[in-house]
Amino acid sequence: MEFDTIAAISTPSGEGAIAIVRLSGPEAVAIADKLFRAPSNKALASQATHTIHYGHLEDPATGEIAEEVMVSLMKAPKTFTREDVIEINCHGGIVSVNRVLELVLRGGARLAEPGEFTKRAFLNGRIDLSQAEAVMDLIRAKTDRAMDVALNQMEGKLSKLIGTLRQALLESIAQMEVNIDYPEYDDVEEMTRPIMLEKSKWVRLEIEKLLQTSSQGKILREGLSTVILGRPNVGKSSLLNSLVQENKAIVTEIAGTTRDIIEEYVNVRGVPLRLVDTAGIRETEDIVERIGVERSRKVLKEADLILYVLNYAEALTPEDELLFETVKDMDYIVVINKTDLPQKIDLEQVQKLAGDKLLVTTSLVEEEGIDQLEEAIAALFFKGEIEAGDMTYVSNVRHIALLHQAHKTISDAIEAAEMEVPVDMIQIDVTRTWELLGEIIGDTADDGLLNQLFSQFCLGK
Ligand SMILES: Nc1nc2c(c(=O)[nH]1)N(C=O)[C@@H](CNc1ccc(C(=O)N[C@@H](CCC(=O)O)C(=O)O)cc1)CN2
Ligand SMILES: Nc1nc2c(ncn2[C@@H]2O[C@H](COP(=O)(O)OP(=O)(O)OP(=O)(O)O)[C@@H](O)[C@H]2O)c(=O)[nH]1
Ligand SMILES: [K+]
Repeated sequence: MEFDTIAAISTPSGEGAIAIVRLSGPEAVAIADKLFRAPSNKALASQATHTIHYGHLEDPATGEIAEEVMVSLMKAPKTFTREDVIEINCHGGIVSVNRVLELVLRGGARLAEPGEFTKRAFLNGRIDLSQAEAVMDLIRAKTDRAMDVALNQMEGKLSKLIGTLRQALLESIAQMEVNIDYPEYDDVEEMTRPIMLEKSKWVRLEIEKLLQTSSQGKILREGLSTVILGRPNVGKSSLLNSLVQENKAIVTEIAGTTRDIIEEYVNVRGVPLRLVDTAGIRETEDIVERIGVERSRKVLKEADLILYVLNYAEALTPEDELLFETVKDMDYIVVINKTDLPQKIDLEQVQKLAGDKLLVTTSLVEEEGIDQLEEAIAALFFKGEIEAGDMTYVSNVRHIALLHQAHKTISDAIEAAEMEVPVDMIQIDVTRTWELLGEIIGDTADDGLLNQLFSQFCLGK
């Protein structure tokens, strides 16, 4: 495929030591040569691929030196996009990097859309869609483990597995094809069903295994949305502060949503906790009123984890009991705080209300119990399995939705085969499964989907 030449700033906006303007496309080298002067006066076009060159950029309009740069020259096809790629390494000031971008745009490049470099890597066949999506996940990863999951997917582990499953389905489709073409041979039909059933059941099992990793994968990718709940003065803010102090917090701003959300992540033993709107919930003093507020209730309902804080030095109140009622169907851990003070709480009563949920006691002023709490959080969601660094996790909601659909269609096919439904009917479901799995890797994806996916990328990626 032949495209125009795109350019963008590929480093974060703001001041840095160095910034990179990247170009990709058939004119990338020619555009760079219009601007670039090396001490040797040699044109980049005459240089070997994958070399870097010191020199200056000159503004062709004025002939004046605009920047001191290092230019990386990477000629197609062994590049990130499989096209000619030029990277101009300039001084990291805002004015400097924008001046370089302006020069290359005046030189004939077009400003890239978000994700367009990665999109080209996809369209030019270097990576498939799930690998491209992993590139984005990599940027957004909040913990080492989330990063490993994304890297693993970017290297193509998921793609390879999906490819194997589709191959099995294809073989089964081919066998059914023979059957449909030669309906007069009963022995073909006798062979077809067992082959189809065996392969389909194996595919279904593999889909199930993948789906089993999805809740963990999703947590790694998106963080565990966590709400700290409890009556006034029990120590919610103190708990939040302890978690943030012990684990470096990452604050991200998600632009482009209806309102810009600020999220705070803390990395608890590899589990990214996304502390959701806790400020909002902490704002109102009257707890009953607080739960009554529609928004707070929604935040609560959408939480993956509730840290429910009680005061060790006070007897349970009706409010506390009401809160137990509110969270009863959710994943929560009871944090009984202020154990440095004399006990007034009835622990047996608490355990009765909490059922099989875990109780952890803390004294946040004395910094006690936080370790146990963190262990409880990690155990609750990962049950020790998360160490497996090279496991293939499905973490992307789009992939999960497609796997659920594929599970349904392959189950329909299996059921139909067992009920001796005519083969051409079964083939429709098997083929649909093959298509659905293909959408994960972008084999059967339409333009609208592609545009939507890549538009979520960062500029310059
Ligand atoms: N300066 C710079 N650093 C960067 C990137 C970049 O684009 N520029 N990357 C951007 O994300 C990442 C590196 N990712 C890359 C992935 C593939 C290829 C690439 O050229 N692949 C070719 C050739 C591989 C080979 O030489 O064997 C290929 O797969 O065909 C380059 C970078 C991180 N660091
Ligand atoms: N003795 C003792 N005091 C604590 C402990 N944890 C928190 N406190 C104190 O309890 C008070 C309330 O703590 P916060 O963390 O503000 O409680 P909160 O639940 O956020 O309070 P609201 O914002 O009013 O809902 C503060 O004076 C804390 O210093 C503890 O483990 N032991
Ligand atoms: K407070």
